[in-house]
Amino acid sequence: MTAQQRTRIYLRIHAASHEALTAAKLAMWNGPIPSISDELYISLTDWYSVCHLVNGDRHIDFYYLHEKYDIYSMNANVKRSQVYASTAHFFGGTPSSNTTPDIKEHTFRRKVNVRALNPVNIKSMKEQILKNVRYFRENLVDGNRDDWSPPHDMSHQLMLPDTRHDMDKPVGYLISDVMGNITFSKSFELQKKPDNRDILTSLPQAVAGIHLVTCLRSSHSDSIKILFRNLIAGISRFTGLSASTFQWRFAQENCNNFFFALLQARDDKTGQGFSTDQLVSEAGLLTIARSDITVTATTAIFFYLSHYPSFSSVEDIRIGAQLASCQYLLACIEESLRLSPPVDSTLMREVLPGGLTVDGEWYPPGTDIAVPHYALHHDERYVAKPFVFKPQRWISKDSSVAIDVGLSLEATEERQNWDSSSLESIATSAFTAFGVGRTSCFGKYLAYQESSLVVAQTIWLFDMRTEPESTLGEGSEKLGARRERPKEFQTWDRFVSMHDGPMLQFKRRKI
Ligand code: HEM
Repeated sequence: MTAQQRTRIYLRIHAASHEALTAAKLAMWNGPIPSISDELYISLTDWYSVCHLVNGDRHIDFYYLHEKYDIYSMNANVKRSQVYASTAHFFGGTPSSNTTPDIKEHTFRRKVNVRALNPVNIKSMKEQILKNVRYFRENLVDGNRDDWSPPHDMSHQLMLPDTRHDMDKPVGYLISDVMGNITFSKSFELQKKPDNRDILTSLPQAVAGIHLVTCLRSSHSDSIKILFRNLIAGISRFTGLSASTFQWRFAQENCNNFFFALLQARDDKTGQGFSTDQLVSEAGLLTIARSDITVTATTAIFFYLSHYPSFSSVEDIRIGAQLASCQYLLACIEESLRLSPPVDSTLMREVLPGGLTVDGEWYPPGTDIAVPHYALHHDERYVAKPFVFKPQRWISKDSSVAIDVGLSLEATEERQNWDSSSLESIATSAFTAFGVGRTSCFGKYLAYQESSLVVAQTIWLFDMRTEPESTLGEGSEKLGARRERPKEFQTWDRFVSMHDGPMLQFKRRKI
């Protein structure tokens, strides 16, 4: 049975009356919840989730729970949970396509967005992307020196206490600058100047804070805002930076960027376009707020390529029949996204009127359910040796199982419905890094272009290795239970994944 034949659901019953009791227990006790089984806690209270969110290991917990339970099926009677609406509240109230739970509103926004982000538009922006990638690669090494560069901490989000505060984070700077350029024709210039670099740490921390407090939906968001004001401080930095960029952009002539494309795009059927508020919320979503996901994806590829040395030789990666169509590079991206999905735990969905039956159990309307991506991606029933980086698993002799890089959104949605019993197709059926169905990612094509350009150009020009003394980014027993695998890029579930490292050195190749 493939994953498509099962609803990808993790059940979570919201029982507010039990929260106070559990909260009191947690306040008195500082560790894994004792005596009562995990199952009972999960079914009774939000605090089980909150506890794991604080630890950032909810994705790993889902993985272990899924070893016990088997509760999947497909095309469920659900819509986005109200958790999404609470997120919009923190960003000034206007929802974006990614935060509205309203199906009609979402359908309209998605249609307009998809028109703006189509592959033809993205291809026309390739020079703007390339100029940032060139700057990135030229600054990885010091001039034409032949020896190894100083180490670069590729992502650096200060998840680990011993992480150095003064390291650069080149992938984060690059992706944010690319998104600024192609959205507004204005780079945030993080690669060149330190001024706005703090946003790369403060915004994900704020999103993590929101994610945590929105799990406690019985609490009123305004009181939560006061209680957690430090946690969500990064949002004012983000909204401030966005506001000044919008002011700048509104004062410019129209030019080739997403903002202009969004301004022009119309719903095919109704001819309706975005209002100014909608435009601002969508463009904001596309820039810094979406950059962190692509940063995780790109950093994870660097991690896996540098930790599986047989793939770190440039010759291996570039030359040979497999690479003639760059299938191997795409397979590396796919495999990194599988192992370390940038959205690693759950995207909550609410059961619609009529209820939903899962594995013989009926769940009433209003119940929140979700798919835990990390758990699904590591489930041995769909992926053999799930913790091993093995890009070849995505290269199939069967051409109908080619890697989907988001060229056509319709094709992506269709693909969710095919069925096959080949190993690759079973793994593909369980691949949910970009979500599935009507709210799946429509930035997928752009994400593939960005990540493959950065990685391909870097490994073409440089040899790369992990700094011999560094283990940053790796699993180890010191990080706690279930984080012991050295060859697994460690992520912390903060709605989007957060991470540190890897610490890489580069040396110019003699081409
Ligand atoms: C490897 C990189 C990326 C990954 C893994 C990823 C993953 C996802 C996932 C899992 C969702 C579903 C969210 C949900 O159902 O609530 C999503 C939605 C979305 N993504 Fe991405 N994303 C990536 C890059 C991007 C980029 C570069 C952009 C924009 C330029 C983007 C724009 C969006 C938007 C606007 C949505 C909302 C779609 C909708 O509501 O219809 N993503 N993404």
